[in-house]
Amino acid sequence: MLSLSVENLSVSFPGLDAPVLVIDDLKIAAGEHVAVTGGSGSGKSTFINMVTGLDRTASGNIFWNGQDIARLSEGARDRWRAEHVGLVMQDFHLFQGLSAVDNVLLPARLSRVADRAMTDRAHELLSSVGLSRPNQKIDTMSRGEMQRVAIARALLRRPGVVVADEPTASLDGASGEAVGKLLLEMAASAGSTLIVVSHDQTLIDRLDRRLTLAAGRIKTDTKAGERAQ
Ligand SMILES: Nc1ncnc2c1ncn2[C@@H]1O[C@H](COP(=O)(O)OP(=O)(O)OP(=O)(O)O)[C@@H](O)[C@H]1O
Repeated sequence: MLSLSVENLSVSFPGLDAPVLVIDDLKIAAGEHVAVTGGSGSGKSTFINMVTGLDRTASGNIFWNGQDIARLSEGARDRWRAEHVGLVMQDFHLFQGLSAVDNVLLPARLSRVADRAMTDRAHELLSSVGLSRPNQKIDTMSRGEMQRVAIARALLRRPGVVVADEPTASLDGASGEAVGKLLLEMAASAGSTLIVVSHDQTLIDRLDRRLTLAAGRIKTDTKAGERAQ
C-alpha cells in the first residue's frame, strides 16, 4: 500500500503561457480510493503521467511512501512503476495475438520476475475476474472481458497503487458497471491505493473521495457523502 504526497508541482510545456498543472499540496492516504474528474484539457492525463512517473516534472516533488519519484532517472522511474503501479487504460493496451493469461503475465516476464507462483496467481486472478478460459485469445474477447484481463494484469504484482484512466468509458452500461465494481473489489483485496480518472458517476459514487480539476488546479476535493462546494 502506498501513500502519495505531491508538493509544489508545476508542469509546463514549451509555447504555453501558463502551466497546465499546478498542485501545491495534495495527500492521498495509503489504501484510499480516489476519483479524478474534470473537463477536457483540465489536466487529468498530465496528473496521471506525473504521479505514475510516465513523465517527469522539472518543478516539484511526488513522494510515494516518502520516495520522490520526480528525482529518479527515466530508467529508475520505469523500474519503480513496473514494481509499484498497476495501470488500467480505457483502451486496454492488450496484445491481440496472445492469450488472456499470457497478457496478464507479459509485464512480469519483461521485468524477468515471472515465476511459477506468479503464473498460478495469474490463473487465480483471471478466475476472480470471472474469466474461465485463460487460454482464450484476446482478439476473440468482448470489450468487457478485455478490461477484466487488463484488471487482472494490473493486480498481478500486488501493486501499491492501481491507476485507471477512464476504465469504463468504452464499455456499455451493464458491462461498465460490472467492471467498475470489480476494479474496486480487486484493488481492495490487494490492499492497493486506487486512483481512477472517470466521468462515470456510478463508479465515482463508489469511491472514497473525488478530486475535480479545472484549468490545471484542484477545484474541489470532496469525501464520499459530502457535497461539492
Ligand atoms: N506535450 C504537450 N505539449 C503542449 N501542451 C500539452 C502537452 N500535453 C498536454 N498539453 C496541454 O495541457 C493541458 C492539459 O492536458 P491533459 O491531457 O492533461 O488534459 P485532460 O484533462 O486529460 O483532457 P482530456 O479529458 O481531453 O483527455 C491541455 O491544454 C493540453 O493541450
